[in-house]
Amino acid sequence: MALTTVLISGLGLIGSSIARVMKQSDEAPTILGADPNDDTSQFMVDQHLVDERVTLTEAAGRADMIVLAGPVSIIVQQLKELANLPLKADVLVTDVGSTKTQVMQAAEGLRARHVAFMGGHPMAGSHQTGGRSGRVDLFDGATYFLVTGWQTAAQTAAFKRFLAPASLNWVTMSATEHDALVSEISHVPHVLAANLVNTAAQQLQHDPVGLNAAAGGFKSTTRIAGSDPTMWTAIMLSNSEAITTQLTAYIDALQTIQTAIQHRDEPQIYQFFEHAQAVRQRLDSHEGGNNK
Ligand SMILES: NC(=O)C1=CN([C@@H]2O[C@H](COP(=O)(O)OP(=O)(O)OC[C@H]3O[C@@H](n4cnc5c(N)ncnc54)[C@H](O)[C@@H]3O)[C@@H](O)[C@H]2O)C=CC1
Ligand SMILES: O=C(O)C(=O)Cc1ccc(O)cc1
Repeated sequence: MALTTVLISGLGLIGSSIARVMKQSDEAPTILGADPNDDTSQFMVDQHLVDERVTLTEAAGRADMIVLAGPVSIIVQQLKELANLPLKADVLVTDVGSTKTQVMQAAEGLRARHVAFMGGHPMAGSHQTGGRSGRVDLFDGATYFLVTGWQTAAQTAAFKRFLAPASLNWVTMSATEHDALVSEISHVPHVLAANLVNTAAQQLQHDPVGLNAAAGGFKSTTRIAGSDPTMWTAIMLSNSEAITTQLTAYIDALQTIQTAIQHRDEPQIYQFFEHAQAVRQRLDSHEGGNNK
């Protein structure tokens, strides 16, 4: 049966971009949008990206697909709430949260009711927030992680068709593998970027020139430190174990390079930068997504 009605809860950067892409798809669905933010909601309706503003509680039963796109802590709450709401028998519930173990656990109540759930996470975004910042090309060519739940193959295919205009690279893995991987490539880098800003700001607090003299390197290394603290606090709390383990490895590695610099160990210092340069150059040939 064709899926025609998608409810998106959370119309911020990611939820609004999903709406934009779905509206470009061949089977453009009717989109019901739920978000407590009046400005974002009105903007989405005015732009005809959302057909009707609703609340999740009232409208969940009308949807063929429900995409949860609020902060991870809200997604977890809403999965529990959905398990007690009247829903269509063949609805697919999915999410876009940056962590998956806690989300998959919270979805167990839906499994008990035979309501399909599939975890999801687009690996593209920005430090900006809100529906006005969303873009139709935000995800172009990016990786989109899927964590298989108890959805049917037809439901997965329907979700992929709705997002087809973004030409995504779909990658399926377990929640544990996902959380360990994104901790390494997203969550720990975020902590390091924020720490660079905080440390530099503190050490330069009495310097009249200080941070304002920073060149492009400092700015590009720390761009993500300008992200929303609510979203990142929720991510840290829901992936605390993997992030803690990996931070220990980073602290050890920092101590190793600190010792090499302190002892003026030229070969080791050179090798440190040479290795990073080679890895970083290979990454440039794999660009996907429109992170800005
Ligand atoms: N920002 C990024 O680059 C990426 C974020 N994500 C994940 O996507 C999710 C959304 O992030 P963004 O769109 O960036 O955040 P955002 O801050 O732009 O949007 C979040 C939206 O959720 C709404 N919201 C808050 N409580 C709600 C509730 N009870 N019901 C419905 N909506 C509610 C807010 O009003 C806001 O409009 C998060 O789980 C995040 O971890 C995933 C990939 C990339
Ligand atoms: O802004 C950037 O470059 C990002 O890396 C955005 C981002 C933030 C959170 C995610 O879970 C995935 C991507």
